[in-house]
Amino acid sequence: MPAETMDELVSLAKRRGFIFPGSDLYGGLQGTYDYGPLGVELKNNLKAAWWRANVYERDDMEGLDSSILTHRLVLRYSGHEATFSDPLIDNRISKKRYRLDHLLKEQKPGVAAAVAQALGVTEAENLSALVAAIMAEPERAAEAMKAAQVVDPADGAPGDWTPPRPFNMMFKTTIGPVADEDSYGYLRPETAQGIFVNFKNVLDSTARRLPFGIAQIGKAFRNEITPRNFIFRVREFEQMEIEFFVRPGTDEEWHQRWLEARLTWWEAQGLPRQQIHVLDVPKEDLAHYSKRTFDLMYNYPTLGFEEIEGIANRSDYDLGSHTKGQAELDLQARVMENPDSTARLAVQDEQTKKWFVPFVIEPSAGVDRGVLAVLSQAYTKERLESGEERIVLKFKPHLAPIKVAVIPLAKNKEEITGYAKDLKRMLQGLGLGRVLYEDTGNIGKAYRRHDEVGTPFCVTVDYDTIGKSQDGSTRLQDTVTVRDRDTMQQERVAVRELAAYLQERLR
Ligand SMILES: Nc1ncnc2c1ncn2[C@@H]1O[C@H](COP(=O)(O)OP(=O)(O)OP(=O)(O)O)[C@@H](O)[C@H]1O
Repeated sequence: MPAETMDELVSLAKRRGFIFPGSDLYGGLQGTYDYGPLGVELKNNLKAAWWRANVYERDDMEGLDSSILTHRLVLRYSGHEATFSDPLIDNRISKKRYRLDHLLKEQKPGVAAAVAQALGVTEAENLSALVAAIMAEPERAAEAMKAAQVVDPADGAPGDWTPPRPFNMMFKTTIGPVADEDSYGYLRPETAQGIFVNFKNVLDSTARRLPFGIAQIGKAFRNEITPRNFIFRVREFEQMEIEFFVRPGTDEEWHQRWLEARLTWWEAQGLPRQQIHVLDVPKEDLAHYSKRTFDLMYNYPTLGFEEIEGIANRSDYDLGSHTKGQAELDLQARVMENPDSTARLAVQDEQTKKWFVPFVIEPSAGVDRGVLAVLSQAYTKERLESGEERIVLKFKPHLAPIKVAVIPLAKNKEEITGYAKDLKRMLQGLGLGRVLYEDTGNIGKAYRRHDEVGTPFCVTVDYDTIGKSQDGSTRLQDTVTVRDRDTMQQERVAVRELAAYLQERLR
């Protein structure tokens, strides 16, 4: 059974070194988190699994790592300068700021409906329609919100609300030694734009033909108005994005194929299908570039079903926005006129010789939301026969931060510790991932600790291993005890068979 509350996860994550609040020593920096010794392994393993499945195991993909600092024109023509904003509202009394839709969601039943009624919105339960109506008449809406007694979640008292306004979420920064009007750029708010502006570079350097995709994993930055829910909504996060380029007309079929592929992949990371709802995003909620979007909503503890990945059919909007010669390309999407681009982002039809702009299918997943989901799904509380409670993280083996712990039964006996250290080195050389030499505390405590961090196997080196069994025999020489995390069963395995034994089970 997965974790029941977010608090359980936050506490385990900190206690065992998965995730710490960012800049903790100085009181924390809101919306940032640091991945500790085990968190970095888990996150790297998740990213490696994604890269393996989406780049190495397919024949129609290439990888990319584009820069985080981004030219302002990239984010102007992508539409981010004009539209990448959330509605922000202030309470004059408490001086607290909120994202308008989050604020409305947190009100008691009937409150949002009263605001809707005052503004003439008929579908009161349609939050996006209500937000759109509020943003269209911010002054009147502020009055309506005061009249409806919209409360401040911080203190539960009715607020004195300012007219809401759009707040651009991009981090702007100066680039170079002179901080003048023209020397600014942005930290990218998504990795996708780096892919679009490299479309021609990749095409020319790899001789790819449609359909093909470009995959990228990397940091993205968004100045979220209210970062919250642990690593679910943060200001600095990582994305795993694919931009898959297809011929117009085949886009709907590819969209479905990617939906299936992505659900299958999440399942292979340990998230059962029934824990993920596919939301076919209603037309009125679609982003301006989207023809259709499926949101994969994972059932997070405390939060319920929330987005872990979006899979959008972005039409020819992106390449169409960044291409030169837009007028000759018969674009289907509505784009901003672009006199600055220096390259034609189009392909030529082999038969008709006509140039056209590919459509894009974009599966865009959050690494941090993925880590949170995998952690939550793996979290298991068990009652043992002894009555004791055991917490165990039942990660899929390929995701486990530590694959094997090698434990010497006696830590002051050179023969045993030396044997265990050699064994650790041998196992580390197999390329399974992290293998840990562990000689802290007694064996029972070591097992418990490794259960709690999800180590699939503990290997114990004892007197039998070094040929000094109590009964005087050397029958068990060069064998070790292997303990399985999930079953807690222990098995005696010959050291010469250990590599194959573990490789088979950790695959
Ligand atoms: N602030 C954030 N913190 C952590 N992950 C994020 C954040 N914003 C987006 N992501 C991740 O990036 C993915 C793709 O980004 P996208 O722009 O589609 O998100 P979004 O629709 O803006 O998310 P939301 O509606 O939750 O703000 C999301 O599915 C999510 O996994």
